[in-house]
Amino acid sequence: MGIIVGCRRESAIAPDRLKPIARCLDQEPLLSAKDLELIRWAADYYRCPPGEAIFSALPTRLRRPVPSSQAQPKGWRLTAAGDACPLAQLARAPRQAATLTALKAQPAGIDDTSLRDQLGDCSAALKALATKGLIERCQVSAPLDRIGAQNLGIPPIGSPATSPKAWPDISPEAVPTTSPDASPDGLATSSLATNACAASPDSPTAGEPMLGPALNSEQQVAVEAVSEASGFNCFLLDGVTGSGKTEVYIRLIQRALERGQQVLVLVPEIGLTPQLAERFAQRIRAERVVLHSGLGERERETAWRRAAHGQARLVLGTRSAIFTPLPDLGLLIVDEEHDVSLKQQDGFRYSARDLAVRRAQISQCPILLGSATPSLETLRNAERGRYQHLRLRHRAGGAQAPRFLLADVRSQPLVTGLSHALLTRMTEVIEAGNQVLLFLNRRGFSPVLTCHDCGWISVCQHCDARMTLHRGHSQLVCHHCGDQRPLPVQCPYCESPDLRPLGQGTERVEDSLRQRFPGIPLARIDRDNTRRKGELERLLTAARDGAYPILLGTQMLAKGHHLPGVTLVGILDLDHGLYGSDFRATERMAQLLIQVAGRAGRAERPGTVLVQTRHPDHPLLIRLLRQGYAAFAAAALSERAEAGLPPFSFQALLRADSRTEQLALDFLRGARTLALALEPGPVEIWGPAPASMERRAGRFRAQLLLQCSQRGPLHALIDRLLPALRAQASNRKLRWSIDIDPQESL
Ligand SMILES: Nc1ncnc2c1ncn2[C@@H]1O[C@H](COP(=O)(O)OP(=O)(O)OP(=O)(O)O)[C@@H](O)[C@H]1O
Ligand SMILES: [Zn+2]
Repeated sequence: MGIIVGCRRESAIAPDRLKPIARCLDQEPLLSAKDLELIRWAADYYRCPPGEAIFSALPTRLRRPVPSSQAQPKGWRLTAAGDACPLAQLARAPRQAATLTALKAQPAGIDDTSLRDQLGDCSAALKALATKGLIERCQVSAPLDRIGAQNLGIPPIGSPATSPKAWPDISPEAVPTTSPDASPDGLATSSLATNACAASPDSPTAGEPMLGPALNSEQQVAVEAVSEASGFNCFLLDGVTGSGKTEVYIRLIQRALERGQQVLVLVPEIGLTPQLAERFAQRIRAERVVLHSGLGERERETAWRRAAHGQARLVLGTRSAIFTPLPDLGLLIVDEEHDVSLKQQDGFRYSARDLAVRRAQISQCPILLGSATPSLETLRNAERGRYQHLRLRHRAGGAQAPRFLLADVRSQPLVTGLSHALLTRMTEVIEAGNQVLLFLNRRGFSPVLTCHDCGWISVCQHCDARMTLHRGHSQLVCHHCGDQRPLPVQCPYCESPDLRPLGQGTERVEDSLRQRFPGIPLARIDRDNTRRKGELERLLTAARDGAYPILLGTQMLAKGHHLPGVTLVGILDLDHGLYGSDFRATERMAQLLIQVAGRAGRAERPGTVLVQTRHPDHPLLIRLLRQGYAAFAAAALSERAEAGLPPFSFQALLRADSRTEQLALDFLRGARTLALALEPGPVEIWGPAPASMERRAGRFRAQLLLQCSQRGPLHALIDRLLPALRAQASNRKLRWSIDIDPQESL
């Protein structure tokens, strides 16, 4: 299967190497010219082959030829190819006929899902067809007339209520509202919607405002600033945890929808979608869809198509939703914009946040990046005046900022990692009927198993890492390569039966808490026990309703959740973040700490955050806790400026891995030599050096860092370097890739 992106009458490629187009799979282009522009830009910027980039922008089902009976082995998908494209015209000509025939035929018998969807929601379908210039008035009204209103659930176009507007500027308002399925704003709440987030049939009528809490003045300023923006404008919504950023999003979404625009909201993790989707559902009536990897393939395709056809007006999704075609896109929102999960870490290594900014530019619409802990990149952009900095300095609704306590745990007795100070406070909070949230970013029972007699430790055979003991499954698991081994009954080295877990993960802390607080309901929330579909949602809802006095979890529990009953947050261990090898380690640590802490005291009861540490005098920690994230970030930025690190420079990381250390290093040494020969100018070349985890899944990993204070020379060098490397790296035992604007160097 291939993708048609353009046409030429002549080609430099030998005719026998050119493949004929056997069949065109799509009746209309899947992507608009703007969608294609974004994907091609991304492919170009992140150095991903354009074909791979386009495929990864499509739902999985559309990446395959249609598996129906009439499917032929080969076919082509059509993307926007521009009007000048003769192929597109060819493809369109039969399409018009096909569509019209289909419209004349019985809707249920149509095999094409998109068309069926369109028929289910004719107002949007007609609009979509008309805006694409694929149909004219006379051509459509006739067959529609003949099908009759009843069959399609909408009145015929020619009925008296229809304004006699000429195609193609038929707007949804032109469709009469007598139909049970069409709402006054023309955004049909189609019964065909399969996505969990489709507007419920009993939603109140669209158009009238729904009541929320009145906005406070800071929120008001933010809402006004963004809604007054015309054309492309980037805003940073820098609001402390619980300051009501979500409320600002909702108001802006409502306004955009009222203007007839579509809105795209990106969040870093699936776990954040249910809560946000629910808040949107309570306040926003237009059809909404959710797009994330947890959906079934068919569900995903349906949601994607509804967005692409303009039926879904609000799309909430994770990273890859950035590529969803949205013909009427008028606003983009990226929540938790600092989150590293917005960057794809393999294959097509794009940053969904950065692409969102680019997309807003292409669509000439505003974009809002929201966070309580903005990334240093974004803060720098705000500092330079490229982004408008909007601040929410106070918690909304009279909630107070949480109070921080540092617990020095050096030489203190710890009960499975919990200090006496923490346990005492927990008891008080639970007795007062409030909730405690304990944060430990390590799942499993213990991070390592050791032999008490000979000192053997459970290392992974394939990685430079230890295997984590998972008691639930009686296994040792490597969190890096996924290797699993049954729990040994004796030491594999000296055969001693005295094997002991060392350190604690969430399973072990859970055990200990159940003993310490018998009969008190406790929810552990981490990746291991939320694998079942819907489980995370269930736990979070129950947690929010106060069902569990004790909540224990990893970062899944840390971000974005509104848990009004939590008055104490205990942070068990974040010390490694103070001394991580990546230059972003402290930034990540600070963000995580502030986000977790932000779960405390979000309602009327004030919150306390107790941070256990072995480094109570660490200046970063002190600044962060005493002066807050903004002060921390300002200091971190000036350190970065001094060291010439991002955001004061731009980086690209050339990674290589192979079965032997030599091969990867040799390749990168060669790359370095090549780069130097290409006159890198101001671009600095660092390495090659082994990755900080040198061996992973049996492969040796090394990297070469390219860095420059300006983007231009860096990218110019990469442009010259990559073709040379491709020509050279014919060795199939070696894998290599380039990561533009890398976020992690592990
Ligand atoms: N103007 C307001 N007046 C009263 N309550 C408000 C107002 N705005 C928001 N709230 C409430 O404050 C609480 C916190 O708001 P919200 O969850 O939107 O904060 P947030 O900034 O998105 O938080 P976080 O970054 O921690 O996820 C919610 O219960 C919300 O309904
Ligand atoms: Zn491993």
